[in-house]
Amino acid sequence: MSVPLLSARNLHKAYGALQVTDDLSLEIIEGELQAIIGPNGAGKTTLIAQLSGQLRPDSGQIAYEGRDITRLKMHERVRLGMARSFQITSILPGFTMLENVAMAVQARSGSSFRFFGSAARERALNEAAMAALAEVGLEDRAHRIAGPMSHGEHRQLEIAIALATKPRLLLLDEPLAGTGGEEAEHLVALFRRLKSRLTLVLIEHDMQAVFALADRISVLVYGRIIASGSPDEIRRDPAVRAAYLGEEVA
Ligand SMILES: Nc1ncnc2c1ncn2[C@@H]1O[C@H](COP(=O)(O)OP(=O)(O)OP(=O)(O)O)[C@@H](O)[C@H]1O
Repeated sequence: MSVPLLSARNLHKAYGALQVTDDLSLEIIEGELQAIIGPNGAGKTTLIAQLSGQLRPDSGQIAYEGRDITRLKMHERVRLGMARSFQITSILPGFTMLENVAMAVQARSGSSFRFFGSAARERALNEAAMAALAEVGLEDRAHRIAGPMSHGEHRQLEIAIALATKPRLLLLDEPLAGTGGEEAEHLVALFRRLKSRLTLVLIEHDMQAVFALADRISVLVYGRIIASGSPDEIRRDPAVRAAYLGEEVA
């Protein structure tokens, strides 16, 4: 069997007495969209933070293409092709959409543009930023100030920021939170497009979107994965229904 793009083995993370990640193992296969669902406080954001390098696990290993990356910092993982969008907005409201993407790319990828002189660096950053804005459908608003844009546009901008680092693997933490109607539909269509060329990990409470998009769903409860399978398998799983989904998705 081929090596998973990303794998976690026996991860543990506690906040004081609270075990938030409890002997958790999972595999992300290249090309799939794997959703991670679970009740509030199950440890989904904490898991993404460990996978992306924002948070160090207490024990356990994380591997990318079979290489141990447990001790790599976030920007080092970005350079390997991993990117994360944030649940809490990280946008600078006084700057344009383009400046937001360009600055975030520079900050998140560390010194990956260091080989360029300053003018060429700025051009390379702007090109990467503009391409990412085009991909999420914000090209025409690139020079608008980010602050007054809508919540849905901020969400698109955050995804553009992650895409501008040219990832192979994109970790999305509740990208639909606070959106609805057309905005949400727009984002779901974007994830469908991204799915054809990227590996995606999606944390999301919107079950309609999750079941429409996911190739595989893992269910996290109290820091443990209690089930992992196709949307149909998860929908039918009695343990999942008892612990989380109830009858609503059935
Ligand atoms: N820095 C922290 N210090 C102490 N406790 C924390 C910290 N961060 C998270 N927790 C706690 O860890 C648990 C898991 O939080 P986490 O945000 O990972 O859950 P989640 O599944 O993403 O929840 P939600 O769906 O509500 O976003 C929660 O009980 C939370 O209160």
